[in-house]
Amino acid sequence: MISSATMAAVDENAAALGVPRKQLMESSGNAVARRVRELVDPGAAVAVVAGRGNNGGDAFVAARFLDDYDVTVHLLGRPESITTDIARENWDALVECEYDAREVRDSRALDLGDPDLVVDAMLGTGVSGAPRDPERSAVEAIDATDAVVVSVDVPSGVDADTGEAAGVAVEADHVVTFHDAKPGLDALAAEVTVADIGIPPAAERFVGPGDLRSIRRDPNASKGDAGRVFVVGGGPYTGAPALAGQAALRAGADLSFVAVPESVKTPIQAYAEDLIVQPYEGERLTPEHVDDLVRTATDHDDVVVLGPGLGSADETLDAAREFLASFDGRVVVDADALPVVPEVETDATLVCTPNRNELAEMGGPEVDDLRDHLGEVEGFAADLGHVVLAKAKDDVVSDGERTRVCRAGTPGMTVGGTGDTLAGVTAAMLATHDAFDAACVAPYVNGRAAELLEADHGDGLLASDLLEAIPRAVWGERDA
Ligand SMILES: NC(=O)C1=CN([C@@H]2O[C@H](COP(=O)(O)OP(=O)(O)OC[C@H]3O[C@@H](n4cnc5c(N)ncnc54)[C@H](O)[C@@H]3O)[C@@H](O)[C@H]2O)[C@@H](O)CC1
Ligand SMILES: [K+]
Repeated sequence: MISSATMAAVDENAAALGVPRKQLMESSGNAVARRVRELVDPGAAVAVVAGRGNNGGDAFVAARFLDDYDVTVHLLGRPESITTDIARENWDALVECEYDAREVRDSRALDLGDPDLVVDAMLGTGVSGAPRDPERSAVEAIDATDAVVVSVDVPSGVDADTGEAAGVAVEADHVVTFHDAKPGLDALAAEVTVADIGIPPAAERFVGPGDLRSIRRDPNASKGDAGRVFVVGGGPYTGAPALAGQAALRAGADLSFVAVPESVKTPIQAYAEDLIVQPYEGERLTPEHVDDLVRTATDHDDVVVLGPGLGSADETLDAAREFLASFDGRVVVDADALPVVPEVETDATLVCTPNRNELAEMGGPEVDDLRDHLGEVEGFAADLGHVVLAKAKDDVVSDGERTRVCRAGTPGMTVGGTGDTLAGVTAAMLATHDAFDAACVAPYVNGRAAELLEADHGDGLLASDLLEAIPRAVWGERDA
């Protein structure tokens, strides 16, 4: 099963891997034509009713694979109003090659004749709301025929994610959907075929640019909606919590609080005026601070980053244990706090971000190349009961059931502090994504930021350089 949003991400990832959308459209159209052949004999009258998006584009391709049928293509609207280049190119090809391709300027002018089969390619996953004219009238016209109806991807008017129709919808006999089953097709009376359109498994396995689609700002959001991040770190080290807090802001969090020992408050505040420093007494985190920290994080529904720069004094690790045992919100656990995770029962949602050594210390696989041991990382995440983002040249992310790989990054990232920026980005993502998706997209953002800087910085990259590039990695120019 795949949602429309994931499908769109996978499709963009496939293009980035060298399998462009137009190629997928060719396979989709071919698959629709194959289904038509199975259902009616050569010579049969086939009416293709196409909308102006890629759903229609799939059907323009199908028409080219049905030369031994009596095919008429009806485009609902003017060719200039076709919304994508690839659909328009396929329409233009029909016209140039003198297929029977007609423009329907007025929905009342749609004349389907008496076809044996109708290909419904008006609205696919790009539908929003109830079908409007000319699609609305065309739905009624299709439902009024006695023809066999084959819908492309999803019956027009039906939401592929929910199966619900906001208004009229095509009553399909058959649906040819692509790549994977869609949740909304399950309950329909139609017979559903899933066509393999050549999307490589790598487009799903490797985190790619399509995954950035999940990061959106709600234009009506108010301060705090994009997340408050609360870094619990610092003491022996000061740079780590400051990097994590700033990276969270750069990746879209609205506010970044950093809870640190009084003794290091001044240097940490001096790093960045954007951080809100909340000091607690002493020189390091100890169990007596935990109640206050849990209360603050709980009251504000903060995403916590626990670990950066905390050090590994016994009483600090006791405090980390107690924090996790009594907090039930979302936490990115990094660095010094990682070894306590296997020892605690917690109701919190954790994303653990170990490097290879920390992974081994937690009881995970001790291997050189995590990519060769995906099953072991998955098994470890399953035993741990938390999402694991195992950092290496190629990061491996698993929730115990799903496992993905992130290949973004540069050799320069071995410099200290890039794990701290990753922890901060992960927290920002955890504010707006579920734990697994946050853990997948965050290393892609962090790694892509380094890639954007590679030409200028090479192996002289600093973690603090990443801060400036993170927004570009998230919101910079991308393919449509
Ligand atoms: N995403 C993918 O990975 C793939 C998508 N493919 C095809 O692309 C389709 C999605 O294409 P698009 O995103 O271009 O969208 P659609 O072709 O589903 O619909 C978009 C068009 O419909 C119009 N529209 C939206 N809501 C409407 C409404 N309520 N009433 C009337 N018109 C409305 C839009 O203005 C736009 O012109 C899929 O359903 C599938 O058929 C395939 O080619 C294979 C791969
Ligand atoms: K359709």
